[in-house]
Parts: sequence; structure tokens; C-alpha cells
Amino acid sequence: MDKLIIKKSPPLHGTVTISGAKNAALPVLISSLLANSACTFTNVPNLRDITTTILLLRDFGAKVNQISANSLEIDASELDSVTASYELVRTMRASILVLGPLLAKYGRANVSLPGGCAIGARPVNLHLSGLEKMGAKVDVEEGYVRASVNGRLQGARIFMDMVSVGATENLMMAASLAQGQTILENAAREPEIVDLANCINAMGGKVRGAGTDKVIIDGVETLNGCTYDILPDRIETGTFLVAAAVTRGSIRCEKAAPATLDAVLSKLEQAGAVIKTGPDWISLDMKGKAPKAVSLKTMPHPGFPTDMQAQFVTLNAVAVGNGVITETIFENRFMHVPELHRMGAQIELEGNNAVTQGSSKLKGAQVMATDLRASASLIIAGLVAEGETIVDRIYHLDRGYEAIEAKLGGLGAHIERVSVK
Ligand SMILES: CC(=O)N[C@H]1[C@@H](OP(=O)(O)OP(=O)(O)OC[C@H]2O[C@@H](n3ccc(=O)[nH]c3=O)[C@H](O)[C@@H]2O)O[C@H](CO)[C@@H](O)[C@@H]1O
Ligand SMILES: C=C(OP(=O)(O)O)C(=O)O
Repeated sequence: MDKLIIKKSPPLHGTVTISGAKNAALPVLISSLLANSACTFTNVPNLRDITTTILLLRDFGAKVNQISANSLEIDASELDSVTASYELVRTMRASILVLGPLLAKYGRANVSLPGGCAIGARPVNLHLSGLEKMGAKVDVEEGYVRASVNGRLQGARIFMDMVSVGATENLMMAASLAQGQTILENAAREPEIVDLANCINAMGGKVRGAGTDKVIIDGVETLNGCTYDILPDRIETGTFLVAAAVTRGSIRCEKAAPATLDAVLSKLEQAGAVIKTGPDWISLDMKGKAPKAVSLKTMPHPGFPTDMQAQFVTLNAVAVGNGVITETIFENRFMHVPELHRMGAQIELEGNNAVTQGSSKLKGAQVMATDLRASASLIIAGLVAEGETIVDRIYHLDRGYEAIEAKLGGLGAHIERVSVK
């Protein structure tokens, strides 16, 4: 099992190239199930979740070719199975997104229930009730969602009583091959949803309103293959910017999408960073100063993203002043806090608030990554902690960050991966 060893590092400095977004790539790759011919995807990040998606698509009988380091061709026009097994689904919750497209194109699908994970229970009731509203028969048996429909799914007006990224994506894909019009009300507005809608439209679909809370999909009879370039990863970008802020550094992120990061950039400015942006780059300069603590509450987009919460908890722990970070999306997303305590961070957990007094002097320790973004927060802490930090269980990290040690190393961080047999 691999570990990361991080030593106290100088202020991060230099340029880092941002990869394609994990959370856009997963639904976009899965949307190839809708098409009647091959799709080519570029800017695909090299991640464990992408490998899992490829295994899942191949398991259905799709042909997947790696064209170059970050491009894939997927031909899912003929499948010999519509079953997603527990072995694959349990390692990647986004596998549930195959349900909508399989049902819309093949009239049936069996998908293992993803189950809970470290950050929360994460039910899929909205995905299932939305598909039922479109005429599907959905049963949950022996841990599997077994869904079927006679003929085509039917367009419907679906109001989701919680804002869900995954349910919006699943229903958008299902509706794109349904008969008639579907209106998704209280839809999630994340940039990754807009990316998926653009991809479906590139296949010949008719999706309008993505990026607002009302998405209108006119179902078409068939969708064709397309070529699609995946959106830059806003969470990877934000993670590097926070790492630079915590180390009092100055970096530039290239191949980024500044317009997707308003809430994060605004908090970094409050923390004292000088931020500049261009069409596809963002620079941050702390002018050698320590960050100031910020207060924030996670919210669906365009609010502050829950996937950046852990990184800001580390920022607040070492910052000047008091801050309160409130998590409103997932019920158990502070697993990094006990690990940060092991490094000497002064953080009080009060319900769903992480309260910091700031200026913690961190000391390196052996810590355990419990989920993807918790891992990132521990690495950032390791960059400013005295001595050596060892981050264990980094398979979580490898789900969502491409070559993080090489990218941080390129900015001057002292970070090394070791394989332990
Ligand atoms: C692969 C991917 O894109 N993952 C992202 C996606 O996850 P994911 O799509 O799983 O997250 P959702 O937006 O669906 O979850 C938001 C909230 O709604 C709840 N819920 C969701 C569906 C449902 O049927 N019932 C229900 O109660 C969840 O438990 C959670 O409390 O959005 C999250 C919220 O921005 C991000 O943290 C994840 O990184
Ligand atoms: C929670 C995350 O991802 P997933 O939904 O794939 O678990 C994340 O990207 O931070």
C-alpha cells in the first residue's frame, strides 16, 4: 500500500497544470452508453475512478481504447450486459450514474446499490423516484437496484426536494432518450452538470437550462457519438491554491476554469491572497504573509463547495484569527479533524461547525486519509508542519488527484510516495 511522506516545505512557487475534472469526466464517460457510435473524450484525468469507470464500461461489453495519455475512445453502441456488480460499484459511488442511461437505451438495468461511505449515508432515493416518475419499475433486491420499463421512458415533470448533483445527472441522461419532454425542477447547478449537458447536446441531444435550477430535456430517439473535451477540475485547482496560501506562496494554475471557482476565490481573497485570473488561468500571491482565518458554509453551487471544506479547515487551523466552517451537505464530513488534532491543530467540533482559533503550530505525525478531500487537507497540513508527516491509505487520494506528488513537487513541496509491500 502506498504512503506519502511530506516534509516542511518552502512557500509553493511556480506553475501547475490542472487536469480534467473527475466529477465531470465520470458522468461524461458514462454518457457514452447513450450513443449509437463511438465517442472520443479528451482532457480525461488519469485517476483511479476513471480506471474503475473503464472497467465498468468494459464489463457491459463496451470497447474502450486509450488513444493517448488523456484521451479515450469509447464505443458502447453494443452491450452484452446491463449489470453493474458490487465489486466495481463499491469502490466508486458515481457508478449509480449508469442506471439512467442503461434504462433509457436498453429498457433495463441492474446496478448494485453503492452503500454509504465515510462522509455520509448518501442515499439514492431521488435517482430512483425520478426514474419511476418516467415510467420505470424499480425494485431493490439483494442489494441491487433492478429497473425496467416497457417501451421508452416517458418525459415527466420531476421536482427534487433536495439539490442532488448525481440525481440531476442520472435523470438528465435518462430523459435525453425518453419520449417527450422532461423538466427537472430544483436541479443542481454545478459546472459539471453543464459539462454533461454540453456533451449530450454534442451527441445530438436537446438539453436546455443546465446551470440553472430548471433543466428542460426534449427526448430524442437516438444519440450519436461525439468528440468532447472535459472541463478543468475546479476542486483540484482550489486544492493547489489553498496549499499555496497556507505556505505563504505564489503560484499560477494553468488550464483552469476561473468562472467555476467564484466562491473559493472570494474566500481566498478574504484570507489575504492576491488573486488574478485570465481566460484559463488563476494566480495567487500571499506576498509572504500568513493567511487570515475565514468563516464559510458549504452550499450547493454557486455556494461554497463541500469538496473544498477540508482544505479550508487546514487553512483556518494555521491562519491568523478565528473562523467557523459549517458543513451542510454531508453529515459526517469532518473525519480529517481528528487526524489534524494528531498534528497539533486546535479545532473544536461543535455539531456541523469546525471552530478554529488559528495560529496552530503543526507538528508532523503519522495520519490516516479517510476520504478523498480529507487526504488533501492532511497533505496541505504536512507542508507547513515541523518535521515529517506520513499520510497513510492514500488510495482515497488516487481516486481524485492526478499525479499530486509530482505536481506539488514541481511547486517546490517536499513530498514523496513510498510503496510498502
Ligand atoms: C462524482 C461526483 O460528482 N461527486 C460529487 C457529487 O456527489 P453526489 O452526486 O453523490 O452528491 P449529491 O449532490 O447527490 O448529494 C447532496 C446531498 O443530497 C443527499 N441525497 C442525494 C441523492 C439522493 O437521492 N438523496 C439524497 O438525500 C446526499 O446524501 C447529500 O447529503 O456532489 C457532491 C455535492 O456537491 C460532491 O461532494 C461530490 O464530489
Ligand atoms: C466526495 C467526492 O467524490 P465522490 O462523490 O466520487 O465520492 C469528492 O470528489 O470530493
